Formats: sequence, C-alpha cells, structure tokens
Amino acid sequence: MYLKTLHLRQFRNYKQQQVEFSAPKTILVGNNAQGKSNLLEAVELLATLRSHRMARDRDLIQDGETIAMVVGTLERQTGISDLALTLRRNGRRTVGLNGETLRRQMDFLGVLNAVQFSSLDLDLIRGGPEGRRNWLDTLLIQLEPVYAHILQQYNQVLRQRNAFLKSTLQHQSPSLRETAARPQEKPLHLTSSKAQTPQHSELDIWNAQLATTGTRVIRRRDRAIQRLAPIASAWHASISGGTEILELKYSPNVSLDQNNPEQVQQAFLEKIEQRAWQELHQGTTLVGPHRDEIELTINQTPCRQYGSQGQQRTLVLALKLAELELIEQVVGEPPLLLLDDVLAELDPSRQNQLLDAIQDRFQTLITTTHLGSFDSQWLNSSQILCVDSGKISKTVIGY
Ligand SMILES: Nc1ncnc2c1ncn2[C@@H]1O[C@H](COP(=O)(O)OP(=O)(O)OP(=O)(O)O)[C@@H](O)[C@H]1O
Repeated sequence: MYLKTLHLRQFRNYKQQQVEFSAPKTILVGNNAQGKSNLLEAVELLATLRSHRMARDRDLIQDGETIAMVVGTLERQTGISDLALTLRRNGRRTVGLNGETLRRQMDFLGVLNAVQFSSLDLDLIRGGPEGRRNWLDTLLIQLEPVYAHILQQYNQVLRQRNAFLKSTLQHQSPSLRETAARPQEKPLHLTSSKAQTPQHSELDIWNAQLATTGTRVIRRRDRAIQRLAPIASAWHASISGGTEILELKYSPNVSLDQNNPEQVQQAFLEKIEQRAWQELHQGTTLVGPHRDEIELTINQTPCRQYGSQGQQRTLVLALKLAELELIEQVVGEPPLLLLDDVLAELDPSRQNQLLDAIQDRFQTLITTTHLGSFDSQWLNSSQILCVDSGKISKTVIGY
C-alpha cells in the first residue's frame, strides 16, 4: 500500500499543509519541535484512530481552533481510497471513506495499515504492563478491525462495573466499612455465594457481561501473540547473531488453559467469585484483561531485568519488524513504516539491519534532526522534506 498524499488542516502546528509522497522512502528533516512527529502522528491516526502519544482530540486540534482534519489518499492493490478524519474540540470525531461519512469507526480501520516506531517504544520493555497491552491492542485493531469494537465494549462494561463497585463501597453501612478495613474478615452475606441482595443481582449482571466481553478480548490477544511470537524470535535471533532466544508469552489475568469460549468465561466468573470481597473492599474490578501482562524473556530471563539498553533496542527492533511482517501476512500488502527519530537511537549494525529489512518494500516515513545518519545511497533514493514551524518544503537533495 502506498500513501500518495496527506492533507493536514489545523492539525497540531500545521495550519494548512498538503504533502505528496513521491518515493517509497521520505525523510522529514528539521530541528526539534517543528512538526515532524506531528506529521507521523497524523498518518498513525488514519491507520489506527489512536495516537501512541496518548493525545486527546483537543491536543491534536490547533490551539485556538475548534476543528482539525487529516485527509489521505491511499493506493492499494484493490484501488484508491480517500480517508478523512475530522476532530472536534466540542464533539465527537467523524470518519469518512471515499467522500462518505461512516457510521462505524470499525469500517475506517484496516484501510491504511502502519507500524509506528519511536523512541517511546523503548518503554515497551522498561515500562509497565499497560504500555504492552496498548501496543498489542493497537496491532490487533489493524489485524482485525472488529477488535476495536470488542475492546470498546469491554472498557464500557469495565467502567460501569467500577462505578457500581465504587457506589456500593460508599453506601455500605459503617459496620461493613469497618469490616472492609479488615479484609481478611468477610461479612456474612459474602461468605455464601447463594446469599442474594438486590445489589448482588445487579453485580451478577455486570459479572456476566465482563466475562463475556473480556473473554473475547483475551482470546484475540492470545491468538495475536501466538502468531507474532515466532516471527519476533526469528528476527531477534537474526539481529543478535543467534546467541539469544527471545520468548514472547501472553499471560492473561484469567486462565486460558481451555480454548473454548464457554470454559474461559466460566474460569473468568470463578475468579471474580474468588476476588469478590476484595473488589467490594477496594471498589474496583480486579479481574479481567485490563490486568493482563505480555511477558518478554531472553534466554529465560525477564527482559526488564535483562540487559543493556542496546539489548533492549534489539528487542524492540525485533518486535517492530515482526509487526510489519505479521500485518503484511494478514492483510496481504506491506504496511507503512513510521520511524520517528529512532535511527539515531540504533547503532550502525542495527540501523543496517533495519534499513536492509525495509529496502523499498515498505513505504517508510522517517524523521530526523540531521541527515548525517543516512548513507548516500539512502539519501539519493529518498524524498527529502524540510519541516520548519509547521510548514513543509522540498529540499534540493534527493528526489
Ligand atoms: N495543538 C497544537 N496547536 C499548535 N501547536 C502545537 C499543538 N500541538 C503541538 N504543537 C506544536 O508542535 C511542535 C512539536 O512538534 P513535533 O512533536 O512534531 O516535534 P518534532 O519536529 O518531531 O521535534 P522533535 O525532534 O523534538 O521530536 C511544538 O512546537 C508544539 O508547540
């Protein structure tokens, strides 16, 4: 797939900007804080409707404006598509495909595919499990756009269940609150699952919904990791010269021993039952995929404790190359690669591995503060654009 043009209106620091991509590789060069990452973020939004910077829509809209637009023309084997995303300060975003507004965001996802790789990705290993869950979810949205809807349903049930648990905690009698201060002592009505109060029947409804929607999330995450793991291990072995074995394992908060959805739901409900008292005591949901972990180990040692920054970079590079390959396998066309200031973070040998893997196979947008890290062959075969205070101009070097 090939992104031919991108048009930004009142997006971040771009007032009005049209960009035409004239080569498989585009290098965006400019000083810090000029708008290079903003442009990549716009492409990422067209692909996933998410920003890895976790920006809110009002942050994406230019200061002082009420609306922003990102429009792209994409060429795929199946034909040309026009994608349009409108962000509003005081309203919902809307998405359009080929001139028509779409009712479901799900139908917008999966048209453009992209893998984003920035220095923030190094936190995938060092950071907490939430970052790894977000990374996997963003990948899954591209592999199966319906997953965006599934995840949204789960998060909605989770929010409502949390609100219910919180209000129950606030309204419980002082004697109960006193017992809650001693979590080892369960109040009588919670020692038997048969004892039913109106609050408990409402909780039962939330439990059932959490288990149903949560099981869908868990099973899809598991499938994605199973497909990604061997590809990532192979890349990792190739980059590290075969001396290190990377393992990627999904570690769901609810056991996935059984692959049958009914059995996973049953395991989910049993775990909720076990944690019921703690949940009421803490006023929040303690069971479900919002507490999953994705375990990364090298030679059986957890990566977080393992290794130097260089080894962690090798690992992230392997994960990103695996993402590219998996998306290509699943959607049947190579996705775009968005490299946000990462070349400078990699040593020359890792840079070469990455550049060799890309070749002209993946349309690649690269940001950099200086062109010194590219060899002349790369510079000659790339389109080079200068970014200066939200304005883009062509340079005389390159295409
Ligand atoms: N909503 C917004 N409205 C106007 N300007 C914005 C908005 N959001 C961000 N900016 C501006 O965008 C600029 C940052 O751009 P960007 O993050 O793309 O930097 P960059 O060129 O990639 O630089 P670096 O190399 O530091 O990452 C800053 O000047 C910031 O003030």
